[in-house]
Amino acid sequence: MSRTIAAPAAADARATGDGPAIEVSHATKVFGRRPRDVVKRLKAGASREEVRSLGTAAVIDASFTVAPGEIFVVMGLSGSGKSTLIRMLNGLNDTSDGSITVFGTEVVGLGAAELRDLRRDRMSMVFQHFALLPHRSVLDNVAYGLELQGVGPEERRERALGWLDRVGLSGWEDHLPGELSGGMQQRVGIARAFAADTDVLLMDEAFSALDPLIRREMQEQLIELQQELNKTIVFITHDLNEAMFLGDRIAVMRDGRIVQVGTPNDILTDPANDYVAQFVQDVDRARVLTAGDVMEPPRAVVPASAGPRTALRTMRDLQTSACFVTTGNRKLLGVVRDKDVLRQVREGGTDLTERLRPTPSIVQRDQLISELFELAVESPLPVAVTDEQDRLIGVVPRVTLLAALTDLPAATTEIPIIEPTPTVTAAMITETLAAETAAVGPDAGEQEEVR
Ligand SMILES: Nc1ncnc2c1ncn2[C@@H]1O[C@H](COP(=O)(O)OP(=O)(O)OP(=O)(O)O)[C@@H](O)[C@H]1O
Repeated sequence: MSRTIAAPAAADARATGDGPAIEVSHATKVFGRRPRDVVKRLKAGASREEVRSLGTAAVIDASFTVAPGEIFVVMGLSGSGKSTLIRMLNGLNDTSDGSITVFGTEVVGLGAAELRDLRRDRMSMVFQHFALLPHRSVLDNVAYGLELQGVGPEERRERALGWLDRVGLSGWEDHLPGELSGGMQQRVGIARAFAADTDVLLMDEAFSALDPLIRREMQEQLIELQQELNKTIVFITHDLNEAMFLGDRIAVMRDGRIVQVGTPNDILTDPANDYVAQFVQDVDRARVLTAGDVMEPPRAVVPASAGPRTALRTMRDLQTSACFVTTGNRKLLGVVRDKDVLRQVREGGTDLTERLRPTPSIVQRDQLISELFELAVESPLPVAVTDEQDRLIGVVPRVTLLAALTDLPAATTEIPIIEPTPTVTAAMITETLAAETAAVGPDAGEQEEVR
């Protein structure tokens, strides 16, 4: 899944400069009567437990940045401090120590009015239990943020209707939220947040109250919207599969501290400690790893200029029935089959491209491996991975796909690539090459290879 769609002009104009959208630096939040004392004790090395009698250190010394247009996921078990952290970003919780900036503006220490402005104009929030206004229509709920921003009634209505349409709720505008299912209510919440058109969206367990099918649908819809709108999103979840699916990067929290920040692949393949490693054990790897993560160097590949004899030798030596054919600079042209090339050599043909067939399955490096299974099953050759210039950069054999899913320990990951089995025997190829060699004279190295 690629998220490289350009930011729309409006978001571009507001995202100031190249700096981070959000920068959190050594931020700590203590609930209780003596937060300053607790901060001092924590800085001196006290643990969360040791200061418990003075207050609850919900977030301790958190530091990270979120880039404009990024989906940054904060995940951790219940009580690890996720909600507190996200609420510190928009000032719903004050910050006891440290700094938080949003597009360069310091949030810590802002007054109530300034915080209201921040929440209205720069950061919308989507809550787990929807937080819709029960006595207002669906339309008015979606338009609420715009109303606060002073947008006129006509434009409000138009924009809200547009958003309801985007989230599949056209026709529901005059209903009250209570008449909608949970999934539909959360769509209203999302439409409301997007309609407010703020640079940043904060989503606190936004899909956790939904049943699994609807939840999956909403995750996919969020990615779709994000590709188009390029918002900066901070998403809280305790579900690692959700984190892995949505996050460009993930921060893992434990007992108030951030224990690792990394891409889903970093977290999966290089967990910072046993705690993170335990989390990732149950991850649905097919929805996280991409073709680029698991691909292997292509072996059965010849440049077209090498000709049919080399192609035949390659297939014989690798004991495979097909090989990829590329240009000199590795642009993938197609595949050739052993029996076709054998016939071509016997007929004295020299242009390999005459026997080319289309490559059965080609994917890009960022394709999720969950999307490769069908291709791998249908194709006799490993799935080809190409770059933007159509160059062959790797292959994904079926065994590699299976190994990636089961997360075999390092000692057993040395898996032989199983190529499609030959349809003509090695002896037939050797014989053909030898016969042709006798007729046309040996080419370089040929004698050595004919055994
Ligand atoms: N208003 C509050 N007053 C006192 N303690 C609080 C308050 N809000 C949160 N806490 C405490 O702070 C810690 C972190 O809670 P927080 O809700 O941020 O965790 P969480 O990871 O979001 O958990 P969950 O997934 O259950 O919401 C917990 O120990 C919690 O009891």
